[in-house]
Amino acid sequence: MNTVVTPGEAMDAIHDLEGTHPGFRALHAKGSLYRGTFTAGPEAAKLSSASHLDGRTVAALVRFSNGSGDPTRADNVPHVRGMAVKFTLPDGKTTDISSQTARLFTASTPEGFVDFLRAAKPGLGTPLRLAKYATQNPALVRTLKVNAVAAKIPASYATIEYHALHAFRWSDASGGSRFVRYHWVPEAGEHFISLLAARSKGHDFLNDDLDARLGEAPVRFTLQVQIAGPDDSTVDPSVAWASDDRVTVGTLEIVGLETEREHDGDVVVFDPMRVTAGIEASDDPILHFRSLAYSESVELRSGISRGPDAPN
Ligand code: HEM
Repeated sequence: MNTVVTPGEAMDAIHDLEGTHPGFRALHAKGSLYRGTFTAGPEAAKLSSASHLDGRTVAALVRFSNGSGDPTRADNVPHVRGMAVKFTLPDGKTTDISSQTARLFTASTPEGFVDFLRAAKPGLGTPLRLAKYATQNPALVRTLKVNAVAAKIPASYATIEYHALHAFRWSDASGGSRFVRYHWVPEAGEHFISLLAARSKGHDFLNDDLDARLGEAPVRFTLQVQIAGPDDSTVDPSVAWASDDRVTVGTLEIVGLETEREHDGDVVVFDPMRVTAGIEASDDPILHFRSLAYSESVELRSGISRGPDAPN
């Protein structure tokens, strides 16, 4: 890949900003795994021949997380939240969708994101560095308004939309193809709480809330794909798409905590580049860079070098 920033430099910038927390993910360090199923609706197979989209119910592993690299970060302060989903395919392999509450990415390139991390490092010079960054990186200013939602505190992990931001090419069995972006839409609707109300909430209230909800009933999200229009960028996750052509392609049903994984050396990695036949990664450089940066993080947190056989 032709890039001037290396995954190692990205990790250094992340550690400089968020601290080093051995054994944890470099970002989205605080999170919990849940189990459930995904069932595609009839529209899915018309758009992609991927085997988890043919209408049968497949197992799903879901991780909700706080975007910070600090595993002790409280839930009741603003931050981006993550929702990563791993689908088990009928042949036993897996494919992933990694999404977050921001509606657009803050940078157009890996270099831009690493520069942003460096500029955001807290200190006396931060406001000046961020102002300089903003003048050189129009993506930050362009995305501020639309991303305001990610700075709000959700009432629950189950009451906010998550967006995968990158474009993927979906190919159907008849040879047709189109680029799509993924959106997870909560069945419960979007609900937020004020900063004042959040103060009286507990440190881990988002996990506590989800566990309480799951004690009562499954939590559901629908998967929507937004189909690219002719002028929509398939390589820049910081640019909104003009297309409002959205199709609901399936339902994720989360039923409870996953207690078996991530013990005794088991390593779970949600990698947006882990696609399957019928789905292809676009040429978005950030999408490709993420896979390399995640491998660095995985090696640091688990000692495992992913190589060609990425852990599931
Ligand atoms: C160049 C840009 C990015 C860099 C350098 C980066 C870096 C990282 C790293 C190092 C991790 C920890 C991985 C692990 O140890 O398994 C992570 C996790 C995560 N990132 Fe990113 N990221 C980037 C862009 C994005 C984007 C665009 C999204 C959303 C669309 C995203 C969503 C997530 C989520 C949801 C997780 C947590 C996954 C889990 O629960 O295991 N990231 N990121």
